[in-house]
Amino acid sequence: MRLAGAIFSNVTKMLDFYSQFNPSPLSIKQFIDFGLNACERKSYLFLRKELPVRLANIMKEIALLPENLLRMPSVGLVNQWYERSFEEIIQFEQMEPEPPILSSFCERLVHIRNRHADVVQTMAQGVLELKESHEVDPGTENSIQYFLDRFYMSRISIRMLINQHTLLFGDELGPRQVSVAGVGGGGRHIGSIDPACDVAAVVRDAYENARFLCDRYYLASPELKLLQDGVPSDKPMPIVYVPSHLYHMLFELFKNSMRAVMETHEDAPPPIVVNLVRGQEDVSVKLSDLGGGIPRSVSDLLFKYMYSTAPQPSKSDAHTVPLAGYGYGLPISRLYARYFHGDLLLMSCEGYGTDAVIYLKALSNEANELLPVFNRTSTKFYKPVS
Ligand SMILES: O=C(O)CCCOc1c(F)cc(-c2c(C(=O)NCc3ccc(C(=O)O)cc3)noc2-c2cc(Cl)c(O)cc2O)cc1F
Repeated sequence: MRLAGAIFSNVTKMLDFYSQFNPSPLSIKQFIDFGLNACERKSYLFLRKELPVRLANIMKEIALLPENLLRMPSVGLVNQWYERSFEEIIQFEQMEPEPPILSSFCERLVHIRNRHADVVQTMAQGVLELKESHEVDPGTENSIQYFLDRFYMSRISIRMLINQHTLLFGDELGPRQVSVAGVGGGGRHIGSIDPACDVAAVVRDAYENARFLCDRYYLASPELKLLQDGVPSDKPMPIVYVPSHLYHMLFELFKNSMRAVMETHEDAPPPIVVNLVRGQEDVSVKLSDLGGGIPRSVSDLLFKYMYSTAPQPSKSDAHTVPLAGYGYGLPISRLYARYFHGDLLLMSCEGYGTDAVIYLKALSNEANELLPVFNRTSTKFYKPVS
């Protein structure tokens, strides 16, 4: 067999091997407990198996995509990135965790993370190529929605594992932290997790950045009213969470609320009210605006990848934010919320305004990763019932 053929068949064999294992979900508590006395050797031994398992599980689903989509150039490119990264990680299967191997593993993870930086927009480009070249029937649209939710959730989880390892053990951030002290933010982070992430502070941060864009485009912006349990409050609300995930969700929701409010109020825009509540199980973050709301038929569409895939506006008029969003901001924000068993819901009253709620798990031992598993059920979803 020619070398290329041999390599191909070997990767296929390895894909079959690793895809038979289910991914192992970790909770935020497990990430924290491991990070408090982090051992690079243990992390290496876990990741050199878990990363190929997670990659193989989603690569098997890519192979099941509707032919039309799979043949799109951009989808082929993403697939190649996954195959390359999978091959690069399984090289470590036989390597003992000696210091030079640990360092090259870390470097390889950084290299892989960079290779996959543009996966979201490249996949969106693939969906666009499909929309522009084929009639997409509802069944195909459902398969694409089902796949992309799982594909992006898988990607969030793989980047979480890579970020934890490279932040805890990589030398990206200057000399390694001898103590447990994390990086930035008062030196207490465990990798990308802040054990005392102040929800109120992240709300303010996301609001100020969205407001900057709003002021630039509308020359005005709604005020923020921040409540806790329904009454104005400046108190912190600490939770154990990944600040960058929470920021991503809030920034997206603030942009949407500001757009709705400014499009429906020439002057004196009403404030956006944010109410934080910590319950026994859930921490709820509700954004309420008086932006006129949307009909239910439209709010469903906002989570559809096919609907929100439109040609990228030219960079010159990048300020024009079309209603038919071209970003995947909302569906991916909902995935970030669901990733640790939370959720993101839209409740709009057409003609009045919109409430958007982010639910987070109040207890870190209940904040488990929600991971897609490749199995007969998922296969059935793709193959039309014969
Ligand atoms: O992905 C992106 O980049 C942005 C993608 C997203 O872009 C949107 C956007 F920011 C804001 C709205 C919008 C409108 C609106 O626009 N109402 C006027 C109209 C009423 C009816 C219809 C209709 O029947 O078609 C259309 C618009 N009203 O409330 C919201 C609204 C939406 C969300 Cl998700 C939110 O968290 C808060 C909100 O206040 C719709 C968007 F779609």
